[in-house]
Amino acid sequence: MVDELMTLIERSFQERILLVGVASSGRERQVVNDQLDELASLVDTAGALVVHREIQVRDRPDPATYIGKGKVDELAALSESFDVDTVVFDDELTPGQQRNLEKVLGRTAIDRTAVILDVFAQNARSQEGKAQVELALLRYRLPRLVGRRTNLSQQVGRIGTRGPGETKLEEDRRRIQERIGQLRRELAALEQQRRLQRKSRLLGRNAQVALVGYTNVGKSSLLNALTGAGVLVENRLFATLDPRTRRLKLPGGETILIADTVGFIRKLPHQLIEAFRSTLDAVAEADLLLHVVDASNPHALDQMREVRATLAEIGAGQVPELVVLNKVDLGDAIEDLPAGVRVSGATGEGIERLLVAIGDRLRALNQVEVLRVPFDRGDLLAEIHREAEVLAQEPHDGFVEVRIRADEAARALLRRHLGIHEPGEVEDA
Ligand SMILES: Nc1nc2c(ncn2[C@@H]2O[C@H](COP(=O)(O)OP(=O)(O)OP(=O)(O)O)[C@@H](O)[C@H]2O)c(=O)[nH]1
Ligand SMILES: [Mg+2]
Repeated sequence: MVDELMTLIERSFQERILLVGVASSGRERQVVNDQLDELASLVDTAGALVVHREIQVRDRPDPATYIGKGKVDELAALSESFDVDTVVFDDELTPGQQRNLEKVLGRTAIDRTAVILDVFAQNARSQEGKAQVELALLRYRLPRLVGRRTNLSQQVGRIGTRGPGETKLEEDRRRIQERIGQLRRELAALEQQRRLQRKSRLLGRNAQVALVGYTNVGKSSLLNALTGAGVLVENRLFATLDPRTRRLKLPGGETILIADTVGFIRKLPHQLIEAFRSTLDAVAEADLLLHVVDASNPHALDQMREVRATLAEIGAGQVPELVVLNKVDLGDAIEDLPAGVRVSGATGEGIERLLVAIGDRLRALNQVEVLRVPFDRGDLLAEIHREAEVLAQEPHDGFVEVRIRADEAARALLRRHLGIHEPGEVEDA
């Protein structure tokens, strides 16, 4: 696709950036200031330079300009004196707010979503990662096409393909919509492939474990420490956009599949969540999540909350979770960290313990149990086949003995339906 559409922050020179946040009360100012720190690191990752930041205290956003009219004028003056190229707002701007702001400010106004999309666009490497990011970007672009100063068809270099009676804007919209359709088809085909691969893995019955967590907490480092995978580790946000899955042998002898994932962040743009759906589905289908937390980060608890909110949004809220407190070599930043396995991906401390803990959790999740189903309960037998993996089935006098493997929730459900109150004969999977 056209570079101009894939880039929201200029790379040909270092853009000078003014950050703007809104606090709903004076008390909230510090929280917003911390959020601007994170926005600043996103802008830095995008290669631009933050020259100033402003926080307005205001109980609700102005529908026309997001911040108050007087404040916009003030920002325009500040932008002049700091020689600012782009003003970045910490919250999502509507297309209308963005246009109004740009008019008064006389320069580009973008939001946090745009910066995240931009960073993703720069980091995507694989075919699927690139297609996902492009789709997210175009969806963000489409409602904001009006009033763009640049001429898309000149960029594309295909002037003259405009349909009869079609305006410039209509033509741009049509092209983007066509491209969106094409990308969706491409991604659907890739997803189909992925699903087949996943199915064959499931048939192999290796447990699936996914590393999840806030961006930059050390997920990829842990994948390396656990498996010696040698995947990309960088002290930057969203280093991983093309997650890898590795095979790993646990101390108990069982083999599992462990997957790295894209890092989460506060206000992860919904366009990205949609576009990365197929990648994130693997998280929702995992048997166990390793929720990696940067124990040295003073905002670790907020980050955990954001991660859990995003997990719920992608349908992974119910997947069992093992908390992994990483970067313990740097010391704990706060006292009230939750319980978890303490490790360091950097020094290797605690990695053996983590391997043991993963095995323990998986065994607790997936146990083999023997159930006795009366002959006249064919409905229950069918349910057992739906809910659990049936290892063996043997008819006896008046009942069928079924050996199943399932997680605790499924086994409890089946016991309830069978009118059994105590777990039957249970053994490790
Ligand atoms: N001191 C210390 N640094 C670590 C540890 N684990 C990771 N890091 C550093 O933290 C930074 C981020 O590590 P990554 O493994 O890339 O983090 P990630 O969670 O995969 O990040 P994204 O893919 O960008 O979301 C790198 O600079 C790592 O070297 C650790 O245990 N201790
Ligand atoms: Mg990573």
